[in-house]
Amino acid sequence: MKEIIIATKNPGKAEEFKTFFAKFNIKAVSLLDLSQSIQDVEETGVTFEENAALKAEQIAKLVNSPVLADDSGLTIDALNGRPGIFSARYAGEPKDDKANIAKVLAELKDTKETDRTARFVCVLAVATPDANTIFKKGYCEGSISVTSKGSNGFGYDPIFIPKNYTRTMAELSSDEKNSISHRSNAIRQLEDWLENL
Ligand SMILES: O=c1[nH]c(=O)c2ncn([C@@H]3O[C@H](COP(=O)(O)OP(=O)(O)OP(=O)(O)O)[C@@H](O)[C@H]3O)c2[nH]1
Ligand SMILES: [Mg+2]
Repeated sequence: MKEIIIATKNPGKAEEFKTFFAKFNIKAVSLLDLSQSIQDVEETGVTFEENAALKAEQIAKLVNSPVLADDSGLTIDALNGRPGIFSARYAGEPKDDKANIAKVLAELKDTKETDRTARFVCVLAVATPDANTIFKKGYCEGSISVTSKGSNGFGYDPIFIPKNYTRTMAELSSDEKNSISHRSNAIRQLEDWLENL
């Protein structure tokens, strides 16, 4: 079976990539699966693209094979696009999904339902030892709920209601999330590349 390394230490993302890539008969190996411990890549970029490239290219150099990285986040219109590239650590170190959710809900407490529009963004970067890095970007439109609901998924899923849904992303099954998510929209654009891996 073909393999690709995913430059992530996020178990929620890793699980989603394993499910997507199984459909292409490709084994997705995350940094959590490797026996060697890999230092965190510093995400010093100012865009999703820059951070995705940093992760993919630094890990590709280490392993000398194609590496895919995902830099993603939530952009909320009423917060001028925050948390954006700072989504993972919005409430500070160490990374804490519950604290991030509490911070967002507190910041939106006076924002009415129609003004709570938001979208998830996912930028994928594929770095190969002998070619330029390629990028694909996917979105998922929606809005921020008033309370946190559901236990599937990760991150901000319990407060994100996808457009045309009444449930939060964390109340959807993983198949439902994977059919509409920002990550799946970006991965679909990689299909040709995956078929030739
Ligand atoms: O509810 C969510 N459903 C999703 O599908 C999703 N995708 C991204 N996010 C948020 O954005 C951060 C990414 O930041 P990020 O790209 O730097 O990843 P990370 O630091 O978690 O892991 P790594 O891949 O860098 O190792 C994550 O931690 C989450 O807070 C999501 N939240
Ligand atoms: Mg990160």
